[in-house]
Amino acid sequence: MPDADSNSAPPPKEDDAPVASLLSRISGLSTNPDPTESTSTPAAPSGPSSASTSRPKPNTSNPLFGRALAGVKTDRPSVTSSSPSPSATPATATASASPGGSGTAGTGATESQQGKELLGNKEEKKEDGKMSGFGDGWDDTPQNGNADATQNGEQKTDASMSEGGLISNDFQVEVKLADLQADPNSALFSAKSFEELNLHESLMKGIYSVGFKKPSKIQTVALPLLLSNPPRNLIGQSQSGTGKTAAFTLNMLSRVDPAMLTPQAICLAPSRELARQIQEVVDKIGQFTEIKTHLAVPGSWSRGKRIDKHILIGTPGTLVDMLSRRGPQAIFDPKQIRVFVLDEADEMIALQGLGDQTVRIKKMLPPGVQNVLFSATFPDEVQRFAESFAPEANKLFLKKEEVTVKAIQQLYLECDGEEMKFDALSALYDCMTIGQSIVFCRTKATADNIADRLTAEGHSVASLHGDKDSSARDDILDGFRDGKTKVLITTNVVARGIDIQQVNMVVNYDVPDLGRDGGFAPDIETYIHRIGRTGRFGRKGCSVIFVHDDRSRRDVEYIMTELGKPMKKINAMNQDDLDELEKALKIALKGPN
Ligand SMILES: Nc1ncnc2c1ncn2[C@@H]1O[C@H](COP(=O)(O)OP(=O)(O)OP(=O)(O)O)[C@@H](O)[C@H]1O
Repeated sequence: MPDADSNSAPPPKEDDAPVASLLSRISGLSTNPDPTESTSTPAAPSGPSSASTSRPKPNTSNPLFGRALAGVKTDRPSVTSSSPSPSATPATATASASPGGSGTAGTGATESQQGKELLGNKEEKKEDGKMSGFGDGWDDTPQNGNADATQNGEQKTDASMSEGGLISNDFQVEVKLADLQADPNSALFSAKSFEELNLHESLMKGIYSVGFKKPSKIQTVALPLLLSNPPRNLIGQSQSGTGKTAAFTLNMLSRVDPAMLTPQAICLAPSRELARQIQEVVDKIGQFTEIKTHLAVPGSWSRGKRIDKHILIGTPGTLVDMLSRRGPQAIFDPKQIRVFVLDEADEMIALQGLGDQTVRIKKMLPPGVQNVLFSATFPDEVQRFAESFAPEANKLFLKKEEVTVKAIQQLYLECDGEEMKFDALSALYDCMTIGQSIVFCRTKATADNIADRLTAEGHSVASLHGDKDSSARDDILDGFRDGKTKVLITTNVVARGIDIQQVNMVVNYDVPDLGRDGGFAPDIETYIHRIGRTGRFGRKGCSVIFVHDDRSRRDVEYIMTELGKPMKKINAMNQDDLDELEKALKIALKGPN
């Protein structure tokens, strides 16, 4: 089993010194009169794109420069959540949840056709979201929570709690996860204890070893449905960062027979990075069982070598390759598969992308397999296809207004042209490195370009995208996960599923779009997943999307309307707005003053 635990990412190994020095420089200052000061002690280069050269003078003519962090304080007030996340009941179960339900899983002969019809009209979505005033997007009330709690429910994020994956750097706040888990309107609401979920003793040990005390709402509701017999399909939607992985992991671990040395469960994810992360979670929660996992990604298997592990976790292309070997060449016997999990299911069945492969794999599995589909997003048309993919499923869908995580402060930054976007990003660097940040770009070229330019300015960043080779991708993400790199410039390759709890800021450098096939219309689902890389399991987060022309302005308005959630507009050229940005970032990153 791998050593790393994605649920308990170790504290940043980088010296705390640069952070401490940054914090002491900005502590108590309301402004930074010297725009060059904030760049005078750059963080030690550590990322793959880091520079050790002295930092050239940046563009100080931009009003954003040197402003973003002035006035951020180092004091960490005690924060109690009094206004939890929005109602997030995943209880729109439209099928009976009775254990006696029939557990048939059809092969969906017309799936492919249906999917094409259903998925082709994404940009025709109705704008039916309601927007209230901008003030609604500026709820200063802290929404904290995290993954460990003391006996009396009090919770503290401090360095000594790093085992639970908690932030262990210099800007932690006290929080009360217990409050969130006691609130029926929170996505983390816990109606039951893990003890009441009838899990095997060895899995209970695994759960406690990763620091979970109580199940989240999706875990509480989905686990009894998943574990009931005969097995029944399940389609589950829950907000990003609410613990879907553990839900399907516990189901897989409960359903495979350790005595049978052959794959009995397959879990597919859209990226190598996510597959690796899921494997780590399964290995960690399953560490007190005899169950073993195999990562099914390119290069991880050899012809003629049968796999004797119980659970396969991988990407669809590799599974298709594996399953195409039959007879004496077979890598494993698909007839032994009992559980088929699709994480990020809406993406996995989207026929423009991975859906063809996913459907091909499903058709090679026995008809009685339990299909389990999870995602934070299920657009209407994909929902219908999911229902035919997993017939007679128990269904847990969110209402539209519940889909985004309220604890994520969403802002948009109005820039005067494309070039100002880069200056704004550069100015935000100090802010981005208080915790950790992910910057999403539309293309690999943009990601490389801005990573190079930030590096040339002396900033320490890493860039990650699909053109890098596998081991480089692994190293870059591991370095970011370990806190060695604080800013990751990337594409959609890590937009979904990646769980790094200390990420407290997401920058949408480019508005996510549906690409050429989708007429470059804004991609709401990708936006939701991108910003969901922060605000994990009750933590705070902040997202900033850049707008620089009429088109991006329209796109962001569309996203706001669709989500029914306003974002505060910040004008990069307006000093007052910049002050507000500082304030928003302070609130999002540090708690209220
Ligand atoms: N019951 C729990 N108690 C405490 N922490 C938990 C619990 N369940 C999950 N977590 C933690 O919450 C974080 C988010 O979980 P996870 O990655 O499964 O979210 P997700 O719902 O799959 O998100 P996404 O939609 O982004 O894929 C992880 O760090 C995980 O360890």
